[in-house]
Amino acid sequence: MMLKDLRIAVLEANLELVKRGLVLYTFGNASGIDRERGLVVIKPSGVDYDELRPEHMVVTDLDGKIVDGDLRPSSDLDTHTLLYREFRSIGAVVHTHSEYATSFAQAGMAIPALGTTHADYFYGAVPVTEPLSDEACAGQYVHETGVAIVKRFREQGIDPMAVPGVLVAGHAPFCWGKNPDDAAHNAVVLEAVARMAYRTLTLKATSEGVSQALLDRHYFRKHGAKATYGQR
Ligand SMILES: O=C(CO)[C@@H](O)[C@H](O)COP(=O)(O)O
Repeated sequence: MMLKDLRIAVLEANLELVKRGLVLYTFGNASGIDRERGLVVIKPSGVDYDELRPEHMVVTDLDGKIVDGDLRPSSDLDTHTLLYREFRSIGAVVHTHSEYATSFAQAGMAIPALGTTHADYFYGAVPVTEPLSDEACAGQYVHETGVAIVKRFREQGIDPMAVPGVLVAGHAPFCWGKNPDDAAHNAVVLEAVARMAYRTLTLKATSEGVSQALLDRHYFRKHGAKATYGQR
């Protein structure tokens, strides 16, 4: 079985989504990439998580062509492969329909950085894409989802490794990381900070963020590297 270790890591990331209550039934998906071989391992489409095994994972190239696997790859494959092509530093992608992050996505609202918990993981607001056009919705929706994500990060000058997640307007969140475990971890934290932001906004009815100094302190204390947000 090719890429056995990556298959197991992707399976474990998928199962973490279930364990943390981020997905129901067959919702959501996780993938990982072997950058040296240019191969992606992704969850098969529509398979119950309870039945998922490493041998069920589908291996594709970066254009989504199936290299190994008998099952259909996740219906979100084209979003995952586009993010791997455009965000060269990421090693895994996770998509969920987690409740609070999906609520922000459906409202077309970014998740503002309202506290240190957020700042520990996301260097600024978690952005939301533009709503996808009627043409995109009727056509290559999954590919256009990836296009909308990359467009948002490029136009706002956001480092994807400094903000490892996004809300797709009208849909739900995508997260990423250096490996499948990291991407799943970011998806769990994204849902937690979305829930806290929702409750904070309900209490305070304001979306002013933390000070830049607090954002810098907490983010750089954990991640060290200089990140960018909104800087050309
Ligand atoms: O976003 C969606 C559907 O809206 C998908 O992510 C499904 O939730 C999971 O599809 P498969 O990965 O099983 O094809």
